[in-house]
Amino acid sequence: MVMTLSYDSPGQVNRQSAPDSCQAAPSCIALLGRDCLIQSKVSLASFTSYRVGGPAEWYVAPKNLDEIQACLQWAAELGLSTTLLGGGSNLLISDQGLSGLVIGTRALRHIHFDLATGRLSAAAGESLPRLAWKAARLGWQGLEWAVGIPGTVGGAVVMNAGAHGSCTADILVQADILSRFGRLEVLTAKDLDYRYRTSNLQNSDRVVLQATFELKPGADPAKVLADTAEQLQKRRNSQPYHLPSCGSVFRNPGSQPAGWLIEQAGLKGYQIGGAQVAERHANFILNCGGATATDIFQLIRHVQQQVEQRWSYLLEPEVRIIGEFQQS
Ligand SMILES: Cc1cc2nc3c(=O)[nH]c(=O)nc-3n(C[C@H](O)[C@H](O)[C@H](O)COP(=O)(O)OP(=O)(O)OC[C@H]3O[C@@H](n4cnc5c(N)ncnc54)[C@H](O)[C@@H]3O)c2cc1C
Ligand SMILES: NC(=O)C1=CN([C@@H]2O[C@H](COP(=O)(O)OP(=O)(O)OC[C@H]3O[C@@H](n4cnc5c(N)ncnc54)[C@H](OP(=O)(O)O)[C@@H]3O)[C@@H](O)[C@H]2O)C=CC1
Ligand SMILES: C=C(O[C@H]1[C@H](O)[C@@H](CO)O[C@H](OP(=O)(O)OP(=O)(O)OC[C@H]2O[C@@H](n3ccc(=O)[nH]c3=O)[C@H](O)[C@@H]2O)[C@@H]1NC(C)=O)C(=O)O
Repeated sequence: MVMTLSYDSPGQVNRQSAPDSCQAAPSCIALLGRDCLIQSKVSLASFTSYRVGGPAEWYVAPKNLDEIQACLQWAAELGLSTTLLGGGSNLLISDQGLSGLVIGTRALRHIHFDLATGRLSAAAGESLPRLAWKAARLGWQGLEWAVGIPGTVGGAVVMNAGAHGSCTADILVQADILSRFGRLEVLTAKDLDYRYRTSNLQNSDRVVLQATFELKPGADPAKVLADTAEQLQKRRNSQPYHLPSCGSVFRNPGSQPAGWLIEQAGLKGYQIGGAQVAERHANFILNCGGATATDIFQLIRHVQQQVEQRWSYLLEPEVRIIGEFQQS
């Protein structure tokens, strides 16, 4: 069924039958006056770095604040849950897919370098590595570490993405946030309660719209580009980049790195279905071809059990596991 919804005045929803207004999918919703389609049963596998996951009940990729607000209002009207999807590079989505509305952020784009303040503002959907290369080309220092992290600005703000001793919290000046009920807020790093790979945005309904980072302009671009390339090389030397993954599966405990604990438990190369503990780095689980989300989930649980048995420590997943999974 095809329907056009109008959200021109807050709180008021006009439904109109509009059989000709939407040709793009067998079942979709067009938000009236907006070039924005909410589609049903959209496969999410190609939107995640693991290349697994079932369909979204509803999926939309809004391009601006107005469209996001209309989508949130639509979901709230229907009592649907919402899930934010950035680059999908730290998500394990169930093979059964996700109910409710999945909001992909990749169409939220803009980048602004302010030479006077040394501040860089970027929309949530911008690619973090692309931003790092852009900054390097301009001779701005401070994002070199971000180059191999294949997510979005929004995902980095939520996850406190980091590498090589630096992280998002170190450079974030402010994040522009939209609450589930449509209130706009400007929050600082302090407000987000940042710690290692976490923020209080995780498990919340808030949407990151844009982030502003403080960098250091004025360096020789050739040097910043060389430093950036070196960071990428370092990473490629120790991490497996040749097959789909989510990066590190587990957060490092305070004692020993997760990769060391997993390797010492004898798990390198251990495989369930198409999912394998990487030989190059034991804290990476790879989709070696044809893995399902269930294979990856079961391997995560197996690694946790084996490490706990050997080291009396329950590894905590960094990857966000969403949707329904059967505990074995
Ligand atoms: C090869 C590889 C290497 C990696 N290396 C690193 C690394 O060195 N360091 C590191 O920290 N991480 C690393 N990662 C993990 C991942 O890239 C980061 O966590 C990244 O910041 C996730 O961003 P994303 O846009 O893909 O977020 P997603 O995976 O799409 O989402 C992550 C979480 O953020 C939420 N979210 C996303 N966007 C928004 C938004 N706009 N508003 C509100 N919530 C939102 C999602 O709902 C979800 O809960 C790696 C991953 C891979 C595949
Ligand atoms: N194992 C896995 O599951 C996955 C691994 N990856 C890896 O993660 C890393 C990040 O991937 P991705 O997010 O796709 O981004 P990439 O790093 O591949 O590229 C993002 C953008 O950065 C710019 N760029 C890239 N290389 C250079 C360079 N040498 N000099 C100047 N600019 C450059 C380009 O921007 P512009 O077009 O504006 O010039 C490019 O479009 C990559 O190393 C990729 O291989 C990615 C996805 C999944
Ligand atoms: C990839 C991610 O982030 C990465 C980030 O890229 C790198 C570089 O800064 O440092 C962290 O990895 P890491 O702690 O595993 O770093 P590495 O330098 O590869 O390994 C740490 C130590 O563990 C040992 N190690 C690692 C892998 C392994 O199979 N066996 C092993 O013994 C290494 O020898 C090294 O002494 C982040 N991971 C976490 C969970 O904090 C991510 O979060 O997704």
